[in-house]
Amino acid sequence: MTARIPVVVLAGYLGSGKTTLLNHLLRNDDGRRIGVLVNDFGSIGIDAMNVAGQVDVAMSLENGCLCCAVDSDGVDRMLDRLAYPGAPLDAIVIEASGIAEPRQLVRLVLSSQNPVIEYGGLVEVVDAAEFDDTRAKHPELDDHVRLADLVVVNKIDRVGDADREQVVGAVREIADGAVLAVERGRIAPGILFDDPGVRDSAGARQLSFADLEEHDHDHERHMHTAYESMEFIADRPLNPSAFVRFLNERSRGVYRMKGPVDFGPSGDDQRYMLHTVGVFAAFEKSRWKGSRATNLVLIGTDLDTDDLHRRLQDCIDPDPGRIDEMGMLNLARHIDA
Ligand SMILES: Nc1nc2c(ncn2[C@@H]2O[C@H](COP(=O)(O)OP(=O)(O)OP(=O)(O)O)[C@@H](O)[C@H]2O)c(=O)[nH]1
Repeated sequence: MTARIPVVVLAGYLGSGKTTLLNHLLRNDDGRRIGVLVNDFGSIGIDAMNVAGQVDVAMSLENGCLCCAVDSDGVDRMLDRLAYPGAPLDAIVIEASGIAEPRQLVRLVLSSQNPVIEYGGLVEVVDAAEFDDTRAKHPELDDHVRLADLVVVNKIDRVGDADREQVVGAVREIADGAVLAVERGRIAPGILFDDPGVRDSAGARQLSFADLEEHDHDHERHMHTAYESMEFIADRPLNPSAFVRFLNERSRGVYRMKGPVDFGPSGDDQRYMLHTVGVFAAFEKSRWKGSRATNLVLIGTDLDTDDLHRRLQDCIDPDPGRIDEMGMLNLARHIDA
């Protein structure tokens, strides 16, 4: 089984730093092949040109980038052109224009019939120096921040230490997802995308040395640019009802979760490959190969690892022999055919 291509929606108000962040991702792709869709209502020339600098490099197929200009109705069509079985891409980023409504783009990605993609999350970029003013002028910014799976508080260099605490604190108050404060969009790409190569193994991954180096390095330079990850392993089956409850309670700071889950006889002794981004969860069913265990990787910021561990531990089924039909029915809503 080959894993799907995550599609990340990159949104944020005019000038917040979306293109800068996108360029950072393309420059620091670590061998990931990233396709780009620019969804534009006017500033297409500027965005396309900025991205084009990278695309030239991509065209020599160092990292396989593509750049396409589309309107929002064209997103699905463009996704079909980028993402097809065997497509040479590890991830796709859709950059929304400053005035785009991110909800609409997220809806388009979630409702896409393309079998090769999966929702990769909504990233909302905010300008640290302008956050208070932008909120005052555009109250819907709070909604966008709340909706986002990752909020990037960009241009942190433009505010002093005290204001930095204040603005990051204000964002954290609103945001349910992960929050990173950065300069020039320099987020560690590992929060959004798996390592290249993981797509082919479709298993939970161990963090690579590159990830760890990146983490330490980033942590030294900017306290908040790094993401964290934790692993949860259980060799006893999980109870479906308890696990659905866990998924439904939003876990603050968690951007995504991935890995196989064992529901024992309740799950027909099948392997349920979980992929979540924010509140969106999907399972793909397959047969176990090799040893059977739940092995989840959780990736995000400021993770309360003790709490997450305890809550996941509580999902272990005390009576795995009893078939939990209701739990499996609830879970079925999230299973890809
Ligand atoms: N000081 C500072 N400037 C930044 C930072 N990030 C981006 N900029 C600058 O802010 C301006 C806007 O950045 P863009 O990346 O073009 O912003 P955008 O969100 O793509 O803009 P639109 O496409 O117009 O919505 C550019 O001049 C960037 O160089 C940062 O962290 N610090």
